[in-house]
Amino acid sequence: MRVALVVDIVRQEEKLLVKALNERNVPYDVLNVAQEPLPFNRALGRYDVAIIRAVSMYRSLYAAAVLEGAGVHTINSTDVISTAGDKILTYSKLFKAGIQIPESIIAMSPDAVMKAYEQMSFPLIDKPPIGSWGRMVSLIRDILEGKTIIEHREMMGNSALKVHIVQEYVTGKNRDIRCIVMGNELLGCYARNIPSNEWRANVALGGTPSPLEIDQGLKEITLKAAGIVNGEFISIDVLEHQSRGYLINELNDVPEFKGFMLATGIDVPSRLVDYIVTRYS
Ligand SMILES: Nc1ncnc2c1ncn2[C@@H]1O[C@H](COP(=O)(O)OP(=O)(O)OP(=O)(O)O)[C@@H](O)[C@H]1O
Repeated sequence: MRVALVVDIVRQEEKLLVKALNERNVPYDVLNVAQEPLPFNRALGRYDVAIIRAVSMYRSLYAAAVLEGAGVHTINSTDVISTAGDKILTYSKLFKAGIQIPESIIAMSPDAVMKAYEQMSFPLIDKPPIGSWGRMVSLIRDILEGKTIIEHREMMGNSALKVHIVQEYVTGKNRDIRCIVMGNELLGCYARNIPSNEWRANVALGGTPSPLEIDQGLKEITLKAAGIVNGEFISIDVLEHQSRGYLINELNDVPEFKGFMLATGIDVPSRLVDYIVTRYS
């Protein structure tokens, strides 16, 4: 078998994937789409599997599309990336399937956002449908802060960033939970604890990873959420609501796993390469 590892930058995680491929003697090529063009060419069919790891959602999406065109199995697929890469499209599928999400109102103009703020009481969260690492995810305490956010978002060049997900502020245990599902298996979960000078748990913003015991409810909701979008290797961001319990905040189709490995001790790249070899060679 031959594997393509699609990247746009090589982070620690991609280095660990390369190491795991080498250790198992799996032939592979690193395709850096930030440097090399991708032709629609049947020759790409020499790869059995492509692991899609570009940080940019659009690079991941389009690289997967070109490779799928040549008959390559991509992890994840274009379908998964296009859904998980957009929080509104993700919520649509989860909500339809009866999976709990934070209460959310979608608003697509400044007037509509003002109405959405009125309908959702303060403090509330406002975030765009695309983005990562907590960027532009805003905690809004009153209408004045809300007006500032609306103004700033109207200045954005990308139309998707002018769309607002107005959402209930889910507070509970000062943490969020991140889980990884591989195939039909829940690989593990860990907690990301919110630092004292933040309200978000992103590791990039100072959130600290710690181990977490997985109960039946967490296992069920994460496997169900991954199954709904057909995620093959996907990370799931879970919030804990004081009365409603676990809510799915979002799905990530290019899972980061540094913090996960630190907190759980699970060797994600080795498990992924084993999974690919067992399933696709
Ligand atoms: N409705 C909410 N209630 C409480 N906290 C929230 C809510 N939405 C987001 N957060 C906090 O903000 C963080 C970033 O939000 P979110 O995961 O939606 O954005 P992101 O930019 O896609 O982040 P990531 O790169 O971690 O996937 C979450 O991990 C969580 O700690």
